[in-house]
Amino acid sequence: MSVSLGKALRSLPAAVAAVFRLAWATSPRLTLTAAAVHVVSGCVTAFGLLATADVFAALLRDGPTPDRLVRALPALAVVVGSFVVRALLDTAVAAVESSLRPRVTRAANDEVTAVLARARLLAFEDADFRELARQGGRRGVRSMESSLRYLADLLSGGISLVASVVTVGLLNPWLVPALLLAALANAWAAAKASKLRYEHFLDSVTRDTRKSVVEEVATDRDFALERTALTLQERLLAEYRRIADSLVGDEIRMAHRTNLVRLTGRALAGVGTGAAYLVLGLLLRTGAMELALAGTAVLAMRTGFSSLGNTTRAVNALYEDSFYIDFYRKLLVEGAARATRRSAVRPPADPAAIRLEGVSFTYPGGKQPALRDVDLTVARGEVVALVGENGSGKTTLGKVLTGLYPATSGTVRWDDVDLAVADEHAVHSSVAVIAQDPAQWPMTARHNVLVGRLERDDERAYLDAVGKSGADEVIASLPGGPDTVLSRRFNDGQDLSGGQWQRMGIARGTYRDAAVLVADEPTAALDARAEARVFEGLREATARRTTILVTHRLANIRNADRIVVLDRGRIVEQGTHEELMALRGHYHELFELQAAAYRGGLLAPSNE
Ligand SMILES: Nc1ncnc2c1ncn2[C@@H]1O[C@H](COP(=O)(O)OP(=O)(O)OP(=O)(O)O)[C@@H](O)[C@H]1O
Repeated sequence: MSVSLGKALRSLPAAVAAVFRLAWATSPRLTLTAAAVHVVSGCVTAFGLLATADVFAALLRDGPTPDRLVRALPALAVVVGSFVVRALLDTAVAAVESSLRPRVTRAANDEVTAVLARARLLAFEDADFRELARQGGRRGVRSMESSLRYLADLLSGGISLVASVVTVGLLNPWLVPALLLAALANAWAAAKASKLRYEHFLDSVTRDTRKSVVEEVATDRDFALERTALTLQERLLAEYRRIADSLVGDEIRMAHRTNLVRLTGRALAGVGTGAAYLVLGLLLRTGAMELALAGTAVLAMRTGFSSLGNTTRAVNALYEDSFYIDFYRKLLVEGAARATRRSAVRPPADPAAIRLEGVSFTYPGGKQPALRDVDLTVARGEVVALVGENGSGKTTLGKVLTGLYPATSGTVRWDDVDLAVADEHAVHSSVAVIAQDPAQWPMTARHNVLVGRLERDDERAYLDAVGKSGADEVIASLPGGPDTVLSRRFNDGQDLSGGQWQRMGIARGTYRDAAVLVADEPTAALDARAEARVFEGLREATARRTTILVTHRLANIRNADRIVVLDRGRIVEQGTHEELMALRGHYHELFELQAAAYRGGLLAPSNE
């Protein structure tokens, strides 16, 4: 992949600005102090260099040695003084930076965490956003931290370089062009190396993602069972190594090319250095410059070259960081655009009707809409069951109805409030979701239920929720009862089975006691006895709530007020069980298939 030098270099100033902005926001005082100390330190270097010229001049003048030494003493004192001041300033720089850097890192981490914590649910369905969060999050923050150090190096190196050039220029202007030639050669090499690195970065970023995905699949606990049972370990390892090898190969090639560029740069810089010494020789020979001043010029040029090296190194390192800082900046912008909406438009806490008109929904990056032109009204207290084949859009519809996903087109209204402009926090406060695969909160069993509504502190409601969901049996079986931590990441933590987690999820959803309840396959992992108990509990709870029930077990929804049948994102039938059976359509077919399976057994020999 080839990019222009301009494009390759453009990310640097923006990254520097981002680091500076954050440092400034964190502590203007420390940022100013750091910058000031660096500037003063550079000036002291220049001052020291000029004083050195005076020392040489005094020492090389005619007269007895003791006299010359005495005459050189004041200038010598200035040189020594400048060293002392420089050492003190270096200590001050270290002190200021060690206070500033952790603060900047914390602020950068805070920004990323806040943006991700506040992002809408749909943002996490977007692969691009997730990748941005991966690259711009942890790595971005790390780059912000390290670039602060490189920025300081760049500042002090740059000032010291300018100081040397100015000193040399003051001694004799003819030396400056030669010094600038060396500087330009170095700058060219740095820019060219940056371009190569940028191209390598663009070229490897997708493979890098693939490598981390394969690494996750090859090492993560979630895949451990199938990885072992499917004997995929060696295959995954081989794939991981294949991608890693190709990345390493590219990296080595890039490093060789960069080294070649650097060598060219150094050769050119060497020409500049040689030219500087040649000019110096000529100046001495023609008597245009005194020996004393030539000594200082050599010192200044050496300081200049070493500052040049430091500055180039800092620019290169900063440049590398700037890729991830760029992701970090984009993550903040994208994250802010996807933040959960706060608005003055308050939805009703318990809507009399939820009305969908011409609603379509397409997932980010999706080619086909998951919902197409859906019209549906759900009245307060109604129990609506969503049925249909896998992928027909049931889960998606549940999320759109409750404002968890925004409709791509069409409107969703709670009474007369359009959810597209309503305060999303307020909408979600009126919703309880019992997910098929509930979150496994890494907290105590009791808190896994109470987190359903933290502001509620109601022991009777807690006991009611764990009782209706069967979570009471789970909790009773735990070694520490309700105080057992449900996470293997803690020493005394405990994991649960799929069905046990599901019971905890149902208890949490019940405890939330929201006006609108979405239960998405709430009992898929439950044993028959637990399922019967949950439906008994749900029947009681749903008497007061608007309920959307997604399920494949059609026997459980015979009593639903309404059954809505979805097929490829469209509503194809709706009515009561009896109405839909009489229709002998889609629902009838699905119901009969299940009934037949129960009657004859799915594995019964076919009559055909
Ligand atoms: N996160 C996602 N990103 C992209 N497409 C998705 C995502 N989730 C679901 N889909 C697609 O949207 C469509 C509807 O999915 P949905 O989960 O709503 O179906 P469902 O009826 O609940 O299925 P199931 O019975 O299997 O749970 C499917 O075609 C699916 O592939």
